Amino acid sequence: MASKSKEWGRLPGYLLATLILSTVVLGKSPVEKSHSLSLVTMVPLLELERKLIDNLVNHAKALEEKLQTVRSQIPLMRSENEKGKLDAISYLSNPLNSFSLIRRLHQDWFQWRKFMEQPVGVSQMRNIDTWLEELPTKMDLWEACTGVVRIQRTYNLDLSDFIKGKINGKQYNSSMSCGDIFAVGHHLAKENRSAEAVQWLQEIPNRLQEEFLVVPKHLTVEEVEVLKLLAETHLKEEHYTKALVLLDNGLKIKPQDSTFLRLRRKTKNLLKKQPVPIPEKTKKKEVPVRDIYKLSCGGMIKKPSKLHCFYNFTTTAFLRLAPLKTEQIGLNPYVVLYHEVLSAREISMLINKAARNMKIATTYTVYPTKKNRGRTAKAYWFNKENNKLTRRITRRIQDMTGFDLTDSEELQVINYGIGGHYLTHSDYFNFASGNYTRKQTRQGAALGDRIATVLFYLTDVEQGGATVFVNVGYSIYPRAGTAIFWYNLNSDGNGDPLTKHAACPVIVGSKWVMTEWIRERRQIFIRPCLPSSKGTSPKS
Ligand SMILES: O=C(O)CCC(=O)C(=O)O
Ligand SMILES: [Fe+2]
Repeated sequence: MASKSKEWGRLPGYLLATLILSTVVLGKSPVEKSHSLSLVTMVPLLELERKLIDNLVNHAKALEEKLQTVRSQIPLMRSENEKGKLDAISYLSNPLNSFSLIRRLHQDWFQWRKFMEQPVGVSQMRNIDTWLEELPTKMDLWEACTGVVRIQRTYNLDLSDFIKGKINGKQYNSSMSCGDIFAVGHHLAKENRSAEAVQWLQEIPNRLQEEFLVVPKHLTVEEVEVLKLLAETHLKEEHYTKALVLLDNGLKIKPQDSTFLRLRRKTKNLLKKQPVPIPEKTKKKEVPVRDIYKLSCGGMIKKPSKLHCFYNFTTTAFLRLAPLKTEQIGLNPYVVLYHEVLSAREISMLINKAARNMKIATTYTVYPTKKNRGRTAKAYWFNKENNKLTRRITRRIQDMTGFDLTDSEELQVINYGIGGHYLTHSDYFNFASGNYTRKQTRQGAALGDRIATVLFYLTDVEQGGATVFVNVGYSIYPRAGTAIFWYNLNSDGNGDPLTKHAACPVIVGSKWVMTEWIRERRQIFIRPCLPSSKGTSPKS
């Protein structure tokens, strides 16, 4: 959290002077598929699951009806049959009884056979078929697994606690089932991340027995499947003795299973070739990645001190009436946090409009290949001049920055998905650097580079989701209504590598932000290029 020790006097905040709000006309356009990249686009999935449950209820009703018919008829049939049990001839001597027996056996039991044959649930099955399109895809599951793993890895969360829903010391009312854990373990094994796969998969066996009591057979993970995958991943990790134990356990359940038999032979051979086994503990490969991104997101990098808060009265004339509550985050690079720059109403209007139109957020430098997303979020672009709300926000950005926004980019509203993040990047292009090869460069270059960024936070995030400046250790935690501002370019016009930043994975919460990237060309007289000077505050 931005330092709490910094305080303001009693002057009114910026929002007190903002103008009366106008309504935004909400448009509708199809929402792009791919669920797990934005929590908001997952909301319909909850609805869908509700429909599926109702459908299952109808199936249960149909089953109950059928069962009820059978149950109600059995006593009647049995009592008729038992009438002839003591003295069969006497019973059959009554023609009504003997006739009825013949007829029943000739006709009724064929009807019962037909009745048994009739499937229950055909219409419910058809319903499911019509909803298949809306169900999450393999890719969605892949992304969700990646997100969960990212959260656990980035923050070094204790895996067993995490599975039980205890996150950073807080117990949530949720936990992972064996099916959930197996899906993540399987995903990691497929991705050749066997050390991590082992960690996840070995959490399953102890939990399975308990789960067998409550989860129906067709939904539980089969013990043999877990043993097989765990043995395979141990083998990849060269944990031969562990693999052998698992394979033997598997063979106790399925003695003829060809995979178990083959893997066992292979393991035995490998063990023979390794006469002096290296103690498995000493060759442990799983070393936490100590990259700067992880350290920053985990809050392990020292923050700068000796900063203060102040009221900005000067960037534009309007600020004399409505100064901005400004908190310095750092001086080199210069980053400030503005408090109370968006109202709750404005935020909800922005989110409502964006939520209906989200598209996968791409980056200029990283193409969104299916399995390599440096950015896992969905976005919506607002035309700055489109309506009163966006025009008002644009004026506010002018007040915050002193810049001319005429040619600057549209406002981009972003929502992050499961473990959603944005890896370390810089917002500037450095068009002139020669490394820049994108097609749109010519048009983009005409507007100039991204001289500065304003990043609005539209929501608080319960855990995770900080914006971190990885080279200088600034961490800014999202708080609804605040915004950070920084210059991407040094005064000589070159990109400032100290502004490299990342969005840490969201752990718990739905993170919404809005960015405004300000282009350079229009600022030629506002912030002229100078040979070299850094760390100056907005035009004052
Ligand atoms: O969401 C964040 O915290 C940062 C977003 C960002 O850096 C970007 O959109 O360029
Ligand atoms: Fe950025």
